[in-house]
Amino acid sequence: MLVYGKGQFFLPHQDSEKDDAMVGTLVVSLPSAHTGGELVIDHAGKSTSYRASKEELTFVAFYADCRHQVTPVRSGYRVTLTFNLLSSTETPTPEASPATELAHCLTEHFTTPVTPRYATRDLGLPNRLVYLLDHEYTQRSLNWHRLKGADMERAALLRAAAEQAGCETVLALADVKEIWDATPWDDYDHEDSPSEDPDDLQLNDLIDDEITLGWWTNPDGTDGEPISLYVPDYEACATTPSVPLEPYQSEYEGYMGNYGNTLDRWYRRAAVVVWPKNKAFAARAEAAPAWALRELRDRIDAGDLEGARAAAESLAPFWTKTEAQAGLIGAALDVAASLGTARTAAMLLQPFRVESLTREHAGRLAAAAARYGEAWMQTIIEGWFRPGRHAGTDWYEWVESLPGLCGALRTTGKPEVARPLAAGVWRWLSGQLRLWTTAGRSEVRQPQLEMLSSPLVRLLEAADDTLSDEITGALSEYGNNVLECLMPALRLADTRRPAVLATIARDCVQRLNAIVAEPPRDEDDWSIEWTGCGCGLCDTFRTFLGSRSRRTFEWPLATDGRRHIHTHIDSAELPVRHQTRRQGRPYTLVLTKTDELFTRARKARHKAVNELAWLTSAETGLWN
Ligand SMILES: O=C(O)CCC(=O)C(=O)O
Ligand SMILES: [Fe+2]
Repeated sequence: MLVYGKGQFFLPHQDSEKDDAMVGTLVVSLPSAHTGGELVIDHAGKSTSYRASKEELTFVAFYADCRHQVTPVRSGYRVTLTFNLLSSTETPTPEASPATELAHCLTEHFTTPVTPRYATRDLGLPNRLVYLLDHEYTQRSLNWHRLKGADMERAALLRAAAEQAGCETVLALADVKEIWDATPWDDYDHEDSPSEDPDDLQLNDLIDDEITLGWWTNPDGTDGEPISLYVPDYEACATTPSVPLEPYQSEYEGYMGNYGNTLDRWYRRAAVVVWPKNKAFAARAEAAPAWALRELRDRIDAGDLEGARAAAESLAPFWTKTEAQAGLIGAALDVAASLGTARTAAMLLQPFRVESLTREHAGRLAAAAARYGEAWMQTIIEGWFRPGRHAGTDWYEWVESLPGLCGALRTTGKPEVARPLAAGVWRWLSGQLRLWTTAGRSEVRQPQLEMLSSPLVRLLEAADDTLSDEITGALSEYGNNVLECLMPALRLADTRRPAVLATIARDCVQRLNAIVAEPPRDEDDWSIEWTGCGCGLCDTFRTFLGSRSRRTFEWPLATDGRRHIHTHIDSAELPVRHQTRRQGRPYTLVLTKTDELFTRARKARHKAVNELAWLTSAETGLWN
């Protein structure tokens, strides 16, 4: 290492060749602020000066026959490392074939852990390499022998290299989306009407890109299958970037708030996909889970249980991260039951959802439960009830099918498997009942509770005696609003009628009798029962509501307080009119109890009488 301080220099000289093999010198200047101190190299009557940088390394190499010098440093320090450059004496080997070189690159790719751009943690070794080709192909035209233009030679080379490197290759169809930061070229000329034509845009920076594979051929080059695979950028490469290619779709978003002008572009490109042979199963399985399950089945059937177990185990890193296709649950149950390793079987089944189960799966559920035990099955099924996802028609339709599914499980001799299914539905249903029976506004509450009536009937049809008892017991604990679910449920259950509905009918009769038996409200009784949130305002309000005689209340109250009271009146649907008299400070909230108080009580009573009549007449015919 040489450190040149102020005034120091190196006179012109030629480096002595200390070694026969020495052919030149490499000078590496370390980052250091200085002035002066230029390295001047002469060759063939020409003189070239090199300045070092204060921010980065600088490299200068020259042949041993070049005279060179370092001019005096005027300020700061110049710091260099010098190296002798030796040439190996071996006779140059003929250049390795391009395929061999490429094979080395592939091996390096597959043995170098991935460090993603914005993460500090290694992601392990890459599973594949996706090399994008330049032309577009259809599923039918995608064939090693029919590639177009430069694609043909490149793909053949990569395929040969992959073969040498112990890798498998397939051809795939890729969808590439790029998001560009873009500005109209003619911004200045037409400031009023900037062009929206994607062709007139200047592309500045590539903000993001996304590659997904949607189809690939079989490794033997025949046929192919639809797949779905997201390709991270550390597994993708191309000779030609997408920009000069023709996008099949473009969308320009003009300036929107935080986002600049962005241009989205979509391209269809073919790709060669390469993976090491020893990772072939996982590499294909991630993109094509249906294939993976078929392959596991085949290996098991061929007697290679150990192989199938190892292959299934290799799915673990990604299998549980994605939402599995509903249609695969049967095949997964089937393979899981045959594997014989409880942990791997559980991993295979984890990504599914309970809604994917139909009565056709009863036999396989029973087989899996027989193999690994009920506790194992129960854990699996509970995992299939993903919280927060039970909404929408799919879910309600599935609950409708619950009696069929549970019935089929009983027929297979595994009624225990039906239990966690029905119990899971009850967990959901009881949560819904708790939520909606305490909702104040009837126009929100009533339809919601009515919607739960059919699931309730189905659940009771599906439940065993223990669960039925639990359900009827819990139902009797809810407030009278639960009638809005129970009565429609009883009406639904005219043909298929689990015996337990008789218990529910009796509970309803009791509730309705109590409502009817309540003495009608005295004509001068204006009291309204209500509990607020416990704040001071709510206390004042409750006192007014609870009074038998007070009908109106003039309440000077600032905006926030008025809003608070409004909210309570609306959400509990109180029969109270509220007006704000905009005089003085604060304004006055004028509250008036309305006749609704009486009509509502009459209506509720009337309804109870009718329902009771229906129920008691039905009771003789239907419930006894
Ligand atoms: O410091 C330099 O840039 C050159 C040093 C040099 O010429 C030498 O070490 O022979
Ligand atoms: Fe030198």
